[in-house]
Amino acid sequence: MDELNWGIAHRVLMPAFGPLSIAGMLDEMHDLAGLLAMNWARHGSSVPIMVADDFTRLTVDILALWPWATYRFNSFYHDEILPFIEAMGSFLTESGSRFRRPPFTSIFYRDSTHKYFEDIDLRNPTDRKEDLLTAMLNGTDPKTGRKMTDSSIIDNLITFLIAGHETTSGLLSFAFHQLLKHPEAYREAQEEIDEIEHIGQLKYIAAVLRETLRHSPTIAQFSVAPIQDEIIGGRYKVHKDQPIVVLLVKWQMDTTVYGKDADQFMPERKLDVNFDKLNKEFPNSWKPFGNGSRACIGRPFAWQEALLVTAMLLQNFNFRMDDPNYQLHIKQTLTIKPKGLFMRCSLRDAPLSGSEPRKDAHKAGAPAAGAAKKSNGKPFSIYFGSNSGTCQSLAHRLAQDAPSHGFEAKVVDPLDAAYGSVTPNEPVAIITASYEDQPPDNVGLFVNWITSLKAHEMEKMSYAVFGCGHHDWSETFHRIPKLIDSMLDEPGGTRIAPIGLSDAAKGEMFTDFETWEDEVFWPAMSEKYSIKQCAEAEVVPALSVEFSTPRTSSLRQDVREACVVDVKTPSAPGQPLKKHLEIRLPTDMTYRAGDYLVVLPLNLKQSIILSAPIGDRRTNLPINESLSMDDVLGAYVELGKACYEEADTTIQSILPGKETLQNLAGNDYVAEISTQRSRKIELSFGTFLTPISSSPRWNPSHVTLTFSILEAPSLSGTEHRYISVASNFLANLGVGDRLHVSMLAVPLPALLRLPRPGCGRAVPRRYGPMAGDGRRGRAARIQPADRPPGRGGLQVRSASAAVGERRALVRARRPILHTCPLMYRATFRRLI
Ligand code: HEM
Ligand SMILES: Cc1cc2nc3c(=O)[nH]c(=O)nc-3n(C[C@H](O)[C@H](O)[C@H](O)COP(=O)(O)O)c2cc1C
Repeated sequence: MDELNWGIAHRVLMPAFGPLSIAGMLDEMHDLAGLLAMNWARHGSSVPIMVADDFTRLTVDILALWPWATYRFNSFYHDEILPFIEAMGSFLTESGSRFRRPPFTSIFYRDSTHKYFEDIDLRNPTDRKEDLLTAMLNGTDPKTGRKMTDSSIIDNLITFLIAGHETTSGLLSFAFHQLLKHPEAYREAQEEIDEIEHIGQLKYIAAVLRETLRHSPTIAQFSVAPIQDEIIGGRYKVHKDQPIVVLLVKWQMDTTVYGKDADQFMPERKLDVNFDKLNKEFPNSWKPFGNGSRACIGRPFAWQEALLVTAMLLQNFNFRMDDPNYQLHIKQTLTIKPKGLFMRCSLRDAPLSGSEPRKDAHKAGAPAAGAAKKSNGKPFSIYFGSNSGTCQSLAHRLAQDAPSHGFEAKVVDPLDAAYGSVTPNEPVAIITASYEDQPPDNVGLFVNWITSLKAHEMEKMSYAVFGCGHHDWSETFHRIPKLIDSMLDEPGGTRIAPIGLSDAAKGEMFTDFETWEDEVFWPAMSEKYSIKQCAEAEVVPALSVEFSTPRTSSLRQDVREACVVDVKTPSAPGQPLKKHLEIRLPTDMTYRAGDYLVVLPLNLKQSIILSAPIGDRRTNLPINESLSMDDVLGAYVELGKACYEEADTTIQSILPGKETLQNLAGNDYVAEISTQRSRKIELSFGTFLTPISSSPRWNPSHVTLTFSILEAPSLSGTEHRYISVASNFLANLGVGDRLHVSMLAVPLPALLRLPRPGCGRAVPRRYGPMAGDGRRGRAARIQPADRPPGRGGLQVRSASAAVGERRALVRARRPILHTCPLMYRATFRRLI
């Protein structure tokens, strides 16, 4: 933009960026930030937040609320980023590329050029009546008395929209990344919000934002030009008007200004006094908003917005990194943003600011969406600290075992989710590792918090700790679990049970954990809370199933199920076919002469909604969604096996006994137990849906399956019909038929735990009556299909032979992963 037009535009726009105008926008900014907070609160801690995307939605919405504008983007009412914003994103990238391309090469970039102009066309989204554009059209420059030209208006509008949202959303995204990586700074920032009353008092958060902009200036470079020939620093000659690019990322990391630790994130150096001092000593050392008269006109707007949003979010939520191992990657358009950064949030105690206190307000670490709805046991919380997954998996194991001890895990969350508040009077189990003397990545905040607690502050907390470590780190062996165990004791916490510890070097972590669970933790919990442990036979269903009738609820017609009780064919042979049906109506439906009976031609498929106890990983079926029964049984559930761990108990009760089972386990690791045709097994539909699978390894590329068709008298007609459909599918397979199968790698040693002499338990309860050779095994999952199996698929041999045999397969409860963390991790990821 030339100097004259820039000057006119600058002066026309200036009043809108004055302090009064910006302050007047505080309420609207607050409302919109409230929408974002509501949105995050609604999704809860189970849904990862796409940090940069959500902040972009917010900053776009805020920008569009400029006092002159009447248009609301309402980005949070759309799942996808709005086309306008997407267009702006690709426009930005293309602008950057066009700038870098050599002149006269646009012919080679026709597609990009076409898209570039299409994106520009999208810039003015709807029928605004009075907005920023109108103001630019009518505004007059007080100095020259001139109006802005059309091309200047277009340039400014685009600059304004781009400069006004990308930058601030980038700043917010980087700031949250820094806070999550620096627990002390996070705590300090959150404490400040809890203490102050007005946004102007947010000194520390302001320092966080300044230091963020030093590390990650969202406009990473700008250019300046000398107004006369110059020699810079006594060494570099530059001519008048020669553009010089200021690379802010380097510029702001100058060690002469910031010292040897210039690359460290230290908000303290940007606290008001230090910041002023720095600006006096090195006036150009911090330039994220540009330079001179061309510097950012929107700085006060951005500053108010960023302060407000950061404060509101930290006030209402606890945050943690979705992937504690996330390494910062940059996405660059004209601005920079963190790429692939996800975080999770849970509401803090306080009601959402700007909203009424909610009756169902979650506490920190409240149950994730998808958690089991029913609560039968005494609630308790499980937190883990884990970088490579072992402690996380132990935490889920504990949750899974809880119901059979009369407890129910409300949450299974990283320990940082408990930062700042632990639900009083409810037991807490903590399972954590140590890394180089430090807490795992998702524990830093918590440890930092408890170090600051004073006497009696934890009086209402009861806890137990289990620690994983490795004796190679001899100096710091189990340091973090031990530290947490003793530190919670100091401010008055009650230790429910002595700490349990395991050494990864010995490779017995799951066994150590189970021993601690069975012999220390659960007995102590039962005693403290006077809760009786469930009898052996009382098993917890893997899934509960609710049958739903979507058509009844979605049609405004009372659709019910009637039954055909008689069919007659009154037509004589050779005449057109006639049918006479007698239909029995549902009991509370009556028919009078003249009534009109609506018959819907197709029976809609039965639907079900599955829910699972929290932390229970025995199923990978979609939870808490209405699913068509056909989809579930035809496309999601493995066929061939209808019983799993809960059914083990039932099967064992009708079989000769453990000893025989172990004998049967014999040389192969799959125990096949013949049941008689007449045996009936009580089996819930939820149990049926929990998959098992098995594959004797007689040949690496083939597998034989022996399966049973279980008769389950406890099931309703519909359930039974579906089970039969599922089972019969496999039963009716013939040579040449095709199946959908997939492979799940399971670490075999995990499956094959046999009772070891002198281990204290006759049969380790997890591993069931299996035998094996300790090599790696695979489990096949089989689903109906009309396509040939892909590479690595399984071939089913002589399945029909199995029909008459009616056998049940009994396998280990589920893959137990007690091998090295790395192997575990690879496997675990594939299993869930
Ligand atoms: C953290 C947030 C922001 C940062 C880091 C930032 C940074 C910058 C920088 C470095 C420039 C100068 C570019 C150059 O010299 O080439 C600039 C210019 C500009 N910014 Fe910002 N900006 C931010 C937020 C905003 C906001 C919220 C608005 C509008 C509401 C805005 C509107 C503008 C405009 C219109 C210009 C051009 C100014 C002119 O040429 O007179 N910026 N910004
Ligand atoms: C880089 C590294 C550092 C470790 N530092 C320690 C340590 O200081 N003290 C300790 O007891 N164990 C240490 N360990 C062992 C881990 O704590 C142990 O493997 C633990 O089971 C990991 O749990 P996780 O899989 O839940 O993260 C370290 C392991 C690694 C890979």
